[in-house]
Amino acid sequence: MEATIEVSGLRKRFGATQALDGMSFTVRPGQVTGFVGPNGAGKSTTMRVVLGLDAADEGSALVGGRPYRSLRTPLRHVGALLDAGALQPSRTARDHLLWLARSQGLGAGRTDALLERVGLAAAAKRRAGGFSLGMRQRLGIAAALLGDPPMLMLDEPFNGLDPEGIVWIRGLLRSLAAEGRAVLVSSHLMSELQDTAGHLVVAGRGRVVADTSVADLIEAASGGQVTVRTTAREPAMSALAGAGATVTVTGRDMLTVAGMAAEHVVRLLGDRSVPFSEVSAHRATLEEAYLDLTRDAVDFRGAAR
Ligand SMILES: Nc1ncnc2c1ncn2[C@@H]1O[C@H](COP(=O)(O)OP(=O)(O)OP(=O)(O)O)[C@@H](O)[C@H]1O
Repeated sequence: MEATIEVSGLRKRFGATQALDGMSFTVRPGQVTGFVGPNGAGKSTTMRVVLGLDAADEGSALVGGRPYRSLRTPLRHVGALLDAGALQPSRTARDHLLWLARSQGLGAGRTDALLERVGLAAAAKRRAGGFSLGMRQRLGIAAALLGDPPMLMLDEPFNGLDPEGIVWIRGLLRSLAAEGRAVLVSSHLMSELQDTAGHLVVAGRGRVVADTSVADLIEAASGGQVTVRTTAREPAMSALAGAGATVTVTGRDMLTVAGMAAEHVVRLLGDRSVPFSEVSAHRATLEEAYLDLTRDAVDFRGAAR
């Protein structure tokens, strides 16, 4: 069974709200796929449909080529974290995992190693009811890993984590993908996925707005612009414009150049003996690239002031 999660043409309406409007994408093994989009874009609903918790009006959702509900031991195939609050508060962290393992016919052998992996070994005997949100997220991730599944779906796993926790989960997600798993992670904060996701599915209004590698997205949003810092503004402008570039003055000693690669700018200025102290290609951040894409797909935007 290939470890892919495939969502195809999902439509789902809640009363007057079209929550999913043709959502289609594939999550492939061996990389972290970020599932991003503004509030209400349909990310959680998609995950719930994949797990058979909500029924779609149309379309299909397959895990490893099969509907989730047809799996006899689902936790061995797909690990999911949807709602970290879904815990029996009087159970200890360890008992929670043991109970889950037993109810799913899984061995108890991995429990302690998993508590260790998610940084909860010292809290194993504490009741989950007293856990902070960040600790609940960690326990939820341990539960998702209980069946050593080749596919993982985590809804907003960064919620409630402190900066150290965010760095930790990024590393965990990368290592789970490096082990060959398909990892789908939703977030509405793009910065959380920087240096983590290799691929992005961007949702807006119930459908996919972009399905792209992170490298391609950043490349496209960077717009091929080059910044030049020079005390010889006029000679630089005439050399660059003469060679076909579009040049804009952006500061006392700064130019922005479009239509010419940074290497070419360096060579040209060098050949003409025009002094410069900096030539750098503008690289968009993931956040900038994302905002570019979703500008038209935001349902809930703060009122302009
Ligand atoms: N059970 C439900 N009943 C009614 N409306 C719902 C229900 N679940 C989701 N919706 C609506 O469907 C739309 C999609 O919601 P969903 O939670 O899937 O979005 P999301 O992308 O996960 O958003 P967020 O980033 O805020 O979690 C929203 O308009 C939401 O209000």
